[in-house]
Amino acid sequence: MDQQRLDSYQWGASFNEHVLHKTILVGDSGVGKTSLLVQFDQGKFIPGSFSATVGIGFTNKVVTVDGVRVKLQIWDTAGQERFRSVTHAYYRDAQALLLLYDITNKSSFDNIRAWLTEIHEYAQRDVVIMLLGNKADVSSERVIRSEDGETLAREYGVPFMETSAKTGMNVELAFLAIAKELKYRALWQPDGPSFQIRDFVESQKKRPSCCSVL
Ligand SMILES: Nc1nc2c(ncn2[C@@H]2O[C@H](COP(=O)(O)OP(=O)(O)OP(=O)(O)O)[C@@H](O)[C@H]2O)c(=O)[nH]1
Repeated sequence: MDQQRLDSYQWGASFNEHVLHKTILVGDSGVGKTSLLVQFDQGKFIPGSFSATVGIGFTNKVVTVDGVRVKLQIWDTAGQERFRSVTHAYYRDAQALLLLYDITNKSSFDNIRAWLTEIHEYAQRDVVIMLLGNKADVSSERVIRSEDGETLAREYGVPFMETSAKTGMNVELAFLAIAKELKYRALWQPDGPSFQIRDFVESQKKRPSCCSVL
């Protein structure tokens, strides 16, 4: 790998679109988008009353992938219908989208198809999409089986995992997988090793230490 290209990617000005990867969290209101981002950014979960996101905001985060700094700008959107037209405007520049449902809420899962339709309408054709079934810690209230998430993800050709913003289960893995894919695309070279995000996610999910709920 050309060192100059690597340095510019890692340390280059943040306004350069090739080094700052815009990633957006989407999904119904209450599925846990804000909580997932807080867990990833600050390693904590704030339980208690739910206050819906109004509009949109972002957090910058550097993820180290195989020794290389990958800069993510993660946008947390409001899931409520009334903010939809605002969030659509942000899809266009997104390089990655994390699409969440809540495993204890059937309608949030049923709405995933509508979210994917919107994403295909407003986002770039090659946007990286990952499906996440959140709140995996609440097993007593589960209504969506893990297999149902897998099947839906396979149908759309996107990677899938269950997460818990409460315990932190798979939260880092989700962002790491996205960062790896974006780095791979940004620094792609014809003779370099290939990377498939779905294969990476599947291999990590199979690791015994990967998916235990704490
Ligand atoms: N048990 C559990 N509760 C969660 C989890 N993620 C979020 N919650 C709770 O679910 C509620 C909604 O979480 P938010 O993160 O605000 O949801 P959101 O998707 O950002 O909602 P909007 O901002 O309206 O789009 C809050 O009460 C959270 O504490 C999780 O993984 N496990």
